[in-house]
Amino acid sequence: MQSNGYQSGFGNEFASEAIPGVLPVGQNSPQRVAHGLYAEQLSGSAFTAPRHSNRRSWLYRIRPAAVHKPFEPRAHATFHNRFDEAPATPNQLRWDPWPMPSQPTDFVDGLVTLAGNGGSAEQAGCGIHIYAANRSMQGRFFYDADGELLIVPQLGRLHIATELGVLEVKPLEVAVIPRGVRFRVELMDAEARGYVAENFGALLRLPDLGPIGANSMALPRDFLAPHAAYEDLEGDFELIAKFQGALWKASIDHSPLDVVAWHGNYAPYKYDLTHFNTVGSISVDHPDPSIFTVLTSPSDTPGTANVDFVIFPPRWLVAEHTFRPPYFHRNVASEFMGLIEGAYDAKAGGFVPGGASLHNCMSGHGPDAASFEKASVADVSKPDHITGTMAFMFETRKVIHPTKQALEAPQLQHDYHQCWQGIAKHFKPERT
Ligand SMILES: O=C(O)Cc1cc(O)ccc1O
Ligand SMILES: [Fe+2]
Repeated sequence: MQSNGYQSGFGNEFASEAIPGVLPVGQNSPQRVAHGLYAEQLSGSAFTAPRHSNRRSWLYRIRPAAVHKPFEPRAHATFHNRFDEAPATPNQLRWDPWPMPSQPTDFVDGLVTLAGNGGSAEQAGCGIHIYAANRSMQGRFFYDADGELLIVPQLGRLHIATELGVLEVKPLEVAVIPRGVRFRVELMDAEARGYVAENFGALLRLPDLGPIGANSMALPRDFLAPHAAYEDLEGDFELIAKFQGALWKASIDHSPLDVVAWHGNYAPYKYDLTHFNTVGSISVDHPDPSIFTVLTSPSDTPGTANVDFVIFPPRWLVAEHTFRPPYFHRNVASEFMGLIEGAYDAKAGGFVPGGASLHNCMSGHGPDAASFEKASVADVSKPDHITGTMAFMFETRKVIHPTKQALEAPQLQHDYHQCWQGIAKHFKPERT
């Protein structure tokens, strides 16, 4: 399936036809759809959700999604939502990059759950996963009924063929696959690795801008949805579903990526993180990282996100007589971080691309000793240009539980706490 460009705008009412004239006019479900297609609605919000948050699309397809054999459980050794296998820890945690697979492994098989909270049954929280793959999904399609998937590539480009068309993403871009949308991930390079947030809660949306005004941060028009693209394929295929924390499989005798035209506002999308318009302090002090929120899944408590996706892109630091890197802090929210490229300004070493860190509710963290010493004597009469870097954070209101496999993995850095042990006592009561 070829990518044929994109439609722009966050959550827009899109309309796209791979064959002109398929979309019905003035109605959604005509008695007979053009070319013998079937009409099918895909609802991503309650039928009665308020209009501003109501998300659904109408798909015009070769066969309805109902046509497949029964599902049966399918094992997956590393991808799940069991967040209660190990006690949640207040320790600061950090991992080396996940290794690339030695056996042929596709996107679904290459998923490893590192952490998470909540679950699909409670419709809140998120799963946090890594994928590491070295081959395309072949004869196999996947959908996640538990949540939408925010895919953050760190290595290698992905060609994501979905029911609604193709998204191609590379590191420094992200893709969101809505809950329920069937897709196949093809690798465009020999290997691919990245992070996935599986959002069980309210759909990701753009944060409010408040006093910032009508612009800045992530601009709605930079979010791109695919055009309709379909394949008319028959064969012996497998449909894998993630449902209530576990995988299921069904045989299907055709490609489910058979949507010839669609319209609506429930669609996959991608976003280029380098388009993010950073806003920061032009006087003093280091602002809270909420100014770097790309997407947020709100909870029922105003201003308290189920999960925020926050990035730390290249930018200028100009704050005067200020400690410029991230401050020391403790947070009621829990912070999982990853690094796409470069170095992070709070860590002189040890946090590397493809790696991860977790600082849970009220666990003290901040710059390591080396970063503190450097920044506390740096010349802050001149701007600093932070370049060639892209870190990100999945920040959640609920404690993030690392999985057993993440705690037992050789990638876990047992000496992570050492990065703060060299923090010197500088206190001298007689000094001003
Ligand atoms: O812990 C971190 O590195 C993330 C972070 C960055 C920042 O600029 C301010 C607060 C914060 O939690
Ligand atoms: Fe933090």
